Amino acid sequence: MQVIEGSDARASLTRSFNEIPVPDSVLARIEKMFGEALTPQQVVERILADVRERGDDALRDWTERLDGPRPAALAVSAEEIVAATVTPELHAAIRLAIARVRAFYQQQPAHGFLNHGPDGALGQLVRPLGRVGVYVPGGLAPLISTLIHTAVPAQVAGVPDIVVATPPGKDGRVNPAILVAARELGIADIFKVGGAQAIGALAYGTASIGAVDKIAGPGNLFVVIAKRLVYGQTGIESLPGPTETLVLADDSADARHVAADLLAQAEHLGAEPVLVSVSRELLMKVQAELNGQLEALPEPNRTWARDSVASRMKVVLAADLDEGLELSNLYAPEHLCLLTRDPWSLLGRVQRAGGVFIGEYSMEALGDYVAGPSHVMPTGGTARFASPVNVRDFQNIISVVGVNEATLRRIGPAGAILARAEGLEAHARAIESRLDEDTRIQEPDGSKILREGLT
Ligand SMILES: NC(=O)c1ccc[n+]([C@@H]2O[C@H](COP(=O)([O-])OP(=O)(O)OC[C@H]3O[C@@H](n4cnc5c(N)ncnc54)[C@H](O)[C@@H]3O)[C@@H](O)[C@H]2O)c1
Ligand SMILES: N[C@H](CO)Cc1c[nH]c[nH+]1
Ligand SMILES: [Zn+2]
Repeated sequence: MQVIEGSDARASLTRSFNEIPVPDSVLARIEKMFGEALTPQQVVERILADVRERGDDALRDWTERLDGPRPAALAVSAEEIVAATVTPELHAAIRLAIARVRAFYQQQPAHGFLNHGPDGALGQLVRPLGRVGVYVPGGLAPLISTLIHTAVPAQVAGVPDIVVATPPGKDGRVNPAILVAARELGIADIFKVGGAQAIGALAYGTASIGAVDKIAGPGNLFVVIAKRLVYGQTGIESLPGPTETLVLADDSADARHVAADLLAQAEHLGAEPVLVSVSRELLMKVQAELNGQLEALPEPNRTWARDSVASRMKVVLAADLDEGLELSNLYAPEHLCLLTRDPWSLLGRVQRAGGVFIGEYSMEALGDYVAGPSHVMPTGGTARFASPVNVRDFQNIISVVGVNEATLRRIGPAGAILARAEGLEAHARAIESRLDEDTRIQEPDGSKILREGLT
């Protein structure tokens, strides 16, 4: 384990937005599939262009090439959804997760306002989006929880039409637990298509899958690149990609817990685990724990976690917790886990992160499932400007302007002056067409009007 310190630590945790690391295995697969060394972006561009041009036929071809057998129907049938079953324990866990995520988002203030006052009325209307596409990753693990953590905030926002896209398994089917979760959520439109081809279908629309107003949900680098490329054609909530966790720990932390939390995210292939500690001794203990726990993982999880640890893990020794927090704010992790003696005392200095997990009982894996806030969080440094999935992602705001005549007389002249300063005479005249001559009169330098208008 290479321990980084001082300015090297700053350099190592500084990154450009969404520079998604590309595992070697992914590049090798691309070369094998396409017979040439394309970048993931070039692959995605090809797929999107094909979906746009050939619709469902392209979806079938890419699904056969990348995921499983060629699908006859792209939609999961109503019979399949009704017939899906899971164990009673899993069913109860799905219900608990839905209830807890729903209860959390029902607390999010997401209403508009319309203030009737001396100005007349000014305000914001808040409306749910009409049709939203939820992407549920399913390449390596069928992320049942991601369906819940993306669709529930959309439902709380009031979105009437939610469709789901998720890659089929090798048997050509969608995992039954995803279907049970969808049934519990009352979602009936589920499509067996994943990756960039799913994002293309949701953005452009095909005969089977109507275009949506916004696509939400995380995915691997192909999904993230595709979402970035279709933005504008449709909305996207943000660019949540391969997961990352920064654990900030002091000498009070239990090395077993630190290692467990790092490995929990490392088992998402392509993940970036980061450990920042103020105790060299703890770093050494975590290394031993990490090796032991890694070897004890079953396959294929061990291989995925080993790849993340070997290729992307960063271990940093900070001078003190202030420097640790500074480095964390610089890195802007998706998850920040505080395993220190007094974690609550650090919260006020956390500036950039998707989520903060405080103390030994709030492990990030709990947040992945049943804590309440959505686990769909910004990655790749995008926590500098983006937020976890939430109700606001599924609403739009409409500004309301309803001023009265007295207000127009008071502020209109300043508007006309600004319009003329911009050289936009028709704007000025549109304002003045409702003002009487007296109000329009202004001193040559406009100062009287400005005083009247802006006080
Ligand atoms: N940030 C978050 O909030 C969050 C939440 C959940 C999951 N995730 C991340 O989502 C990701 C899920 O990844 P996944 O791969 O398991 O599932 P995925 O569904 O995102 O991707 C699988 C799809 O990728 C496409 N694909 C795979 N290899 C390809 C290739 N060589 N060329 C073109 N397309 C290819 C295939 O179409 C496949 O359907 C993980 O990285 C995980 O960390 C992030
Ligand atoms: N940790 C992942 C990204 O935040 C989400 C997830 C879903 N299931 C398990 N984990
Ligand atoms: Zn996880």
